[in-house]
Amino acid sequence: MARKKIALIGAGNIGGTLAHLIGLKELGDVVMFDVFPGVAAGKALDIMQSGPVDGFDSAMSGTGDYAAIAGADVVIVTAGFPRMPGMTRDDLLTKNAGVISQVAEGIKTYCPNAFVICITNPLDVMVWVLQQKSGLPPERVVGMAGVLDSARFRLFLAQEFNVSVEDVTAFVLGGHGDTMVPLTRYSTVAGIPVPDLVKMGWTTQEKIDAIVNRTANGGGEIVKLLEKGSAFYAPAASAIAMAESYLLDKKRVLPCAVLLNGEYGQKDFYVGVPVVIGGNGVEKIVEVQFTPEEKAAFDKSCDAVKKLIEDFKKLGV
Ligand SMILES: NC(=O)c1ccc[n+]([C@@H]2O[C@H](COP(=O)([O-])OP(=O)(O)OC[C@H]3O[C@@H](n4cnc5c(N)ncnc54)[C@H](O)[C@@H]3O)[C@@H](O)[C@H]2O)c1
Ligand SMILES: O=C(O)C[C@H](O)C(=O)O
Repeated sequence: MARKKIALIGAGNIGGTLAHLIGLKELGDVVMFDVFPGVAAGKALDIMQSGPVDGFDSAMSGTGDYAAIAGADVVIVTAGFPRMPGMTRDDLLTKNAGVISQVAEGIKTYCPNAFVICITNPLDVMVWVLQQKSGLPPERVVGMAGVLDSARFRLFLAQEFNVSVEDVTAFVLGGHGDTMVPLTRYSTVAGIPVPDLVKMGWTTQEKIDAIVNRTANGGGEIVKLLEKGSAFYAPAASAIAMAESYLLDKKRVLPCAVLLNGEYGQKDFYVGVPVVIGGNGVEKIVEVQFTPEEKAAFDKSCDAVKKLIEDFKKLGV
């Protein structure tokens, strides 16, 4: 059986890390596309040369020609610009909207049967633009953000409780911006919900509130430290978890940005909710029960995404 073909649109910090992880995990062969084809080709060759050391045979190439992504099984999109200190993700809308429109055209022409994961910010609007302009079915176009935000939440909780990250589950829902919704009630240590752990005296509500706040600002914390660019190791690992669930039909339950069609009382835009990802793409949207406060926070986050879609429409891209 031929190896799977994975196209990476954007060969920057996340693109390069994705290619390396795909090799190490032997998920398939990689084609990297970038407006700087030399960078894409150079990274592809460099990573392929680590294959003999690490024991993987993935073929890797870099290109500036969309025709090279023809027939890809999975496409992961990171093309565009990252934010710099002092910027919000929403400030990237104008520049990245044009980039994503070009990418949508490339995917539509050369690999309309692919499973597509968008990472480019502002995430919820960019993945919506990608789906609308490529015309691919919504169950095969998803946005990566919730897995990353939830991983940050899990890490901070594991550090607070001094337990393994493996025993911490967490969900961050809503849009990937300042209004994201870390759901404490649905976050657990070995199945014990965080509010119960507070009642048991293992931590305090103040400490949990501080963790929730740090999670919601997790991207900005890294942007400030790096000074030029944004996080890339954890974002790449998060997208790989989604790609793996599709390629291996694992049916993992992951928070992803998907097109809502009445679920959660919302429709016609992308936002982060728990979904099952398997060989058919998004196989189920999981509707968790919200308290009135959680519902208000989720709706506020949806309103922020919808407003940015209106801003996008005014651009006329
Ligand atoms: N969704 C998330 O959770 C999340 C997490 C981290 C970063 N991001 C976003 O991902 C994007 C990429 O981040 P990065 O750190 O890899 O940035 P980067 O600058 O390192 O890489 C981006 C790459 O895109 C390329 N590019 C620009 N215009 C292009 C075009 N029209 N066609 C093809 N390639 C093009 C650039 O040449 C560059 O190599 C940013 O928008 C960033 O904000 C999102
Ligand atoms: O913060 C950013 O700009 C990048 C990304 O969205 C993140 O959360 O790390």
